[in-house]
Amino acid sequence: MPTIVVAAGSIDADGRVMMQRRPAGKAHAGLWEFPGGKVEVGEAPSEALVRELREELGIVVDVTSQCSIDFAATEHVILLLFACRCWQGDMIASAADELRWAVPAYLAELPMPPLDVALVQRMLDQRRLDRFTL
Ligand SMILES: Nc1nc2c([nH]c(=O)n2[C@H]2C[C@H](O)[C@@H](COP(=O)(O)OP(=O)(O)OP(=O)(O)O)O2)c(=O)[nH]1
Repeated sequence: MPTIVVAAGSIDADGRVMMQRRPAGKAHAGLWEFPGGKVEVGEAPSEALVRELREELGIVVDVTSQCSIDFAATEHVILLLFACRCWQGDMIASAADELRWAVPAYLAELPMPPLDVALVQRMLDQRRLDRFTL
């Protein structure tokens, strides 16, 4: 059964998206991803995202402020991407090597895991970035 992973495209007032770099020792080390992680047994995906963003970035988000925008999957992982525009607190990396605000048009230039490449490519192809920048 595939692992369900939730991830957030957090968007700031300038329409930039928060990306984090996976640390050494983890799968996809050195690649840039949307902050998030695995959904635990008994959790709703949105609840898992609230927990992961608190653990990984130290921010507090409201379940109702998240909007599911896309997904990508392999036989091992189903990655659910949410847009997140409202949070409380300053983002501090605790699971990542580095955090970076990325302008959407340049997201595709960051080295990413294959599922993220697919998500970002589709956002660009289908002009889904409107959802990020609106
Ligand atoms: N968070 C996140 N994970 C992603 C993305 N793209 C992608 O392929 N993944 C994969 C990498 C991992 O195989 C899996 C998430 O695992 P993880 O190690 O970050 O999960 P976790 O935070 O729950 O950490 P752990 O308890 O397993 O250490 O999903 C993405 O954009 N964000």
